[in-house]
Amino acid sequence: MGYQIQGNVAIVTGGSQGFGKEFTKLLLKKGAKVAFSDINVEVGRQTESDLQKEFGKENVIFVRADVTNDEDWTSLWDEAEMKLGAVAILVNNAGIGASLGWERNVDIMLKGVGKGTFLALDRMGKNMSGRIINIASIAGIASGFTSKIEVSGYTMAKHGVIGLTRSFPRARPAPFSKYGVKAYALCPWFADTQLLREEISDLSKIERSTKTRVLTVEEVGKSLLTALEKDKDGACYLIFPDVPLIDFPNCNENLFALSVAAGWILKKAGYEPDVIGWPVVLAVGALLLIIFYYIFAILKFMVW
Ligand SMILES: NC(=O)C1=CN([C@@H]2O[C@H](COP(=O)(O)OP(=O)(O)OC[C@H]3O[C@@H](n4cnc5c(N)ncnc54)[C@H](O)[C@@H]3O)[C@@H](O)[C@H]2O)C=CC1
Ligand SMILES: CCCCC/C=C\C=C\C(=O)C/C=C\C/C=C\CCCC(=O)O
Repeated sequence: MGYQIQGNVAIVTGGSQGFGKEFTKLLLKKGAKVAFSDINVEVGRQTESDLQKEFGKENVIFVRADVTNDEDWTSLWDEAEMKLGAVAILVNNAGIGASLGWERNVDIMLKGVGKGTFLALDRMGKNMSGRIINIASIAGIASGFTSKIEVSGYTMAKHGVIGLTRSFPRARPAPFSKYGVKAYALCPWFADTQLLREEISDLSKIERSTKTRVLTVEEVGKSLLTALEKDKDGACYLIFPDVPLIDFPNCNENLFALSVAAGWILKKAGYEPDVIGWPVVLAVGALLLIIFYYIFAILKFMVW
């Protein structure tokens, strides 16, 4: 059934341009009212004027707010509630390039997301309904692509956002029962926005070196609607060119279980190395698959 967009109020951070502008537009098209925020006031005001012409002044507003600032968060939320109504959707999107230093990356893209999320739990919780969509990145799931430690702040922040998002379904008391709030994350591959162009001016270099095209903002925008349609708490969707959205598994739980099983089997077999490496874990995984296959085949034979 999906989460209802029509008639709801949304906040989109970093909405002056790029993904945030596209998310704002799509939410408006689907009948939501949107308060988008940014620190770039000039571009923000221009986007506000364009969107108000298309969707009406009563449906979309721009608020200057820095996601690293608690007072800005409170006044953004207050203004959205006062002018548009109770907020039910928060898109934590604001971000900067990896080259701007690890502390700024963590302040804006991890602490900023944390500030928004905990304020949302407080405010949306009072209405017992809400959705938080965190814009992470492929760099939130995998790390060390660039082999440059200087840019790892981006990866640190995005990994943290995935950790926060995945904490939702299991948090006790369950956010859904206590607050009526779910969270999911989008993890796009490189996309053609100003953020990326400021990092790497010639995007064809990325396309050549990765043999993969960069995404368009429209492709990333569409995935927000899909995520709201699926409405799966804690889901982290990998967005990669020319494949469907991938609901990326939580490596921790699957690989954790397999690694422990490998250690247990080795111990039972009387072999206890100091550390188990991946070849051993994979070999045990394959062995378990073969065992399950034969158990299943025998059961099938016995039943029929
Ligand atoms: N472009 C790409 O290749 C990818 C981007 N992302 C993520 O998508 C999100 C949006 O980025 P893009 O649209 O690409 O970039 P963008 O540069 O077009 O838009 C980001 C917006 O965030 C705003 N912003 C920066 N610091 C802020 C702050 N402290 N408070 C409020 N607003 C602030 C900027 O002024 C800008 O308008 C970011 O979180 C980014 O990490 C994720 C994967 C790929
Ligand atoms: C070459 C870096 C690959 C990072 C993962 C792929 C795409 C992510 C794109 C973005 O999120 C936005 C653009 C720039 C991020 C740049 C570098 C991230 C550093 C990652 C690392 O080396 O660990």
